[in-house]
Amino acid sequence: MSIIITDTSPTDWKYVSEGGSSIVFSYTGTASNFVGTALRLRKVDNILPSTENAEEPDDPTILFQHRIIEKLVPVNYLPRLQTVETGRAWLEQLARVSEEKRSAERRAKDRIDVGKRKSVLATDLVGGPGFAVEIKPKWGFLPSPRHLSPTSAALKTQTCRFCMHSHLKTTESEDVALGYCPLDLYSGDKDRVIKALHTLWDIWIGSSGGVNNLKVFVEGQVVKPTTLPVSIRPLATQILPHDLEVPPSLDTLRDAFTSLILPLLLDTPVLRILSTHQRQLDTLDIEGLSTLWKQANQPLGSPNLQPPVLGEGLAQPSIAELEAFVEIYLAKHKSMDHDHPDTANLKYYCLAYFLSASFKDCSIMLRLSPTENGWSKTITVIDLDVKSVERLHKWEQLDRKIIQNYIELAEPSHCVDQALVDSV
Ligand SMILES: O=P(O)(O)O[C@@H]1[C@@H](OP(=O)(O)O)[C@H](OP(=O)(O)O)[C@H](O)[C@H](OP(=O)(O)O)[C@H]1OP(=O)(O)O
Ligand SMILES: Nc1ncnc2c1ncn2[C@@H]1O[C@H](COP(=O)(O)OP(=O)(O)OP(=O)(O)O)[C@@H](O)[C@H]1O
Repeated sequence: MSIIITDTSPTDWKYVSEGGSSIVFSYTGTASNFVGTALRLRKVDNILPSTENAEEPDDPTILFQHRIIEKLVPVNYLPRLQTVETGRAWLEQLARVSEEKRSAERRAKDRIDVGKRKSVLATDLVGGPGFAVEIKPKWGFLPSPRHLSPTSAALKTQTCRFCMHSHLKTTESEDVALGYCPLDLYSGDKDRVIKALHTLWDIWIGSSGGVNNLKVFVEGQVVKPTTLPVSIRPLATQILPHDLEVPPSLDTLRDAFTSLILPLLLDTPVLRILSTHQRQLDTLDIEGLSTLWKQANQPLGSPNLQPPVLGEGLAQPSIAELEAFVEIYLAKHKSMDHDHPDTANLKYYCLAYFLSASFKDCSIMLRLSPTENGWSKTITVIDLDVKSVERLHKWEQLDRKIIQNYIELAEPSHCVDQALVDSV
């Protein structure tokens, strides 16, 4: 059952943040149905018209979370998601009052899709007292060399996908988290997690919050840092003693920030759950998947005919198909012979890779609310969205490009996958 939002005033919804496809608002009014909630709206490219769909289904994220993700991630680490009914006039007013909060780059690119009649109401993970830290951890494993070409095996078993991709992005002049290695964050090792947090912090400051691997919110507002400590005063007032006389240095702030969130990251099973699914679902690597695809699609008796590109003709999986996949994944994945994948299981491996992409691209939100004795701390996984199956070919091409670019580097990074170290 959906609830109706148009009785609330759009001015009670405050802009929080946005990604490539969604924009999020936090409720600041008093209607009891909405206190503690955030509204996640879809955006549309400025060159396209708004949606016109009389028979609009619920946002796919909702079914995807309820029927797929909740079987793979315990619900206490997921936001509550619910369909909410919106209306064009209400959304237009919200868009008008919130437009000035959006960056010029975002505004030039896209806008709220005011034609949508249904949106997502979620647990608000940033509003209220205290602060929240959002980390986009990305890929947390090194692949098995089993299905890799000799050249890429030498690289991919030494340097993680994120570090190689960051290198490619710097050559393309993109702002990236260069120096941050996800394998440190996922390691479970105190010193390495500190290293990851310090690097993310330095990049956060150095990029004025422009790199998406770390975001900080204080009482619902995003903190925009500069190299001047005063820019992060809202965070400083949360994490440092109030009677501190001298303005704290950036290093003092970084250390206080790290020591507050470190125990949460070391104690939680969430990072392990994410990296385990990423690794298991991507068991062949995109190279192995591509080889299996070619074997399965090579027209019989025509070895010279080119098979279709990876994923071509594969329909976007329905929720029922994904549900059936997850049942097999949970029951049989560990006992399957992934070293010798059967072409009969091509669809299984395509769906697995497709699902791994959601786990590689989600974020975690750490929420710290003050209590009488310290802090109450929670961790929630957000942005576990359905990907488009059409991306399979894009991921294959991107993988090649990353390797071709990285191969030219004289001193590759050495990334350590702690789960592999612990398994020997
Ligand atoms: O390809 P990647 O690893 O750069 O991931 C993309 C993300 O880039 P980043 O995390 O900045 O590296 C990218 O993030 P941004 O838009 O850069 O914030 C998206 O999350 C994209 O997924 P989608 O197109 O929104 O479904 C992501 O694309 P997919 O790979 O998940 O298709
Ligand atoms: N439940 C929530 N409560 C508070 N803030 C949230 C919530 N969900 C998302 N946000 C904020 O809104 C931002 C955009 O949301 P989200 O990541 O879901 O968008 P997206 O367009 O799917 O992102 P991406 O381009 O990374 O795929 C997040 O990065 C986070 O800062």
